[in-house]
Amino acid sequence: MGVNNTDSDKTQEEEQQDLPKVVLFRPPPAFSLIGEESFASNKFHFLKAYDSHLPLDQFLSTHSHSIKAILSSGDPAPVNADILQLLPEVGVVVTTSAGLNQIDIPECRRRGIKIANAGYVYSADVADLAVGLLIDVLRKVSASDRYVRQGLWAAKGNYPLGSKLSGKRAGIVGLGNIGYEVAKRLEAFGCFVSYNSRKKKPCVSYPFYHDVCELAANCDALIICCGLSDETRHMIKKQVLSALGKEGVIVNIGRGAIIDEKEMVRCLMQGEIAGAGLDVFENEPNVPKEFFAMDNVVLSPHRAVRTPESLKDLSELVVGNLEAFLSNKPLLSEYVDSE
Ligand SMILES: O=CC(=O)O
Repeated sequence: MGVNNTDSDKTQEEEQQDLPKVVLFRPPPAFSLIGEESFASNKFHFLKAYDSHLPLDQFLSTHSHSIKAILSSGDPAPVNADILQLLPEVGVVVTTSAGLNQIDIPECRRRGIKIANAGYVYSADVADLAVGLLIDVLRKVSASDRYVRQGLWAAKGNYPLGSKLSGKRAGIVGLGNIGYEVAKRLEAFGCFVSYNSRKKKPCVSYPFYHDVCELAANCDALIICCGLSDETRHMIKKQVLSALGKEGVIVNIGRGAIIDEKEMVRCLMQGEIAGAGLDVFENEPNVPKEFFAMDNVVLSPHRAVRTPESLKDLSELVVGNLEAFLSNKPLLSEYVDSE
């Protein structure tokens, strides 16, 4: 006599197989940092392309009709036209990153695919680190820490003085969520904030510079807070660094390639700018070795967005976005082009 497999007889694994699939091309760093279980849901099932022995295109073709969403976790796994073409049922790309430079946005728009990013969850952490890097560069915190540890205080006397944050002219490049949080913090520290953005923001009274070179010429610290796009790649080039000048410092918590890194190294080596605080680099995790010998440069391994607190908020947002999409509800942090 045959046995009818009713729904209640299904194993948990079989039940999961019936759920809509969300494909992942690489493990999001947040999985190992706060545990994959924080991203679990009974509304969808993660399909991990990186666990398969099949080449990616073959893997995607095999599952193409059950994959409804992509969970992207930034470089180096692009969501491009070739990938999207293999996944006709995908209606949303949810990303664990604040930056969207790994996603072919025009191709998503062309296919009617929605995009949800990390929204505001990282803004405070990134802004805190931007200010931390700036204070460190100006007041030589890391450099004097090294000096004390090496026993040089007792052997050689005092370390050279740093420079005051309050009263500095801070130029924010990119006044989105993160840039705005940086601006608020620096204002509270007594800095004079001005900014450059694609458009002047009606909601703030900070002076606006349409030209980033002009902004650099009128500030002591340039803080790079924008995303990477064709428009912003190497936007901070020789002319901008020269305009920032010998006393100027730069902080980058956006993306490495927004600055022409070779040119920045040259300017730092020749004293054409005074210092840098960098969380992002052009060819991560490789960092130009010239930086290692520079006491006026503070280096951070692309950690600005990551605290356990923000990652917990991220997991709720990611699951919320995917569940909303699968229930035909509005996304919680939909990316809209005019932002
Ligand atoms: O840099 C990190 C991110 O974009 O989330």
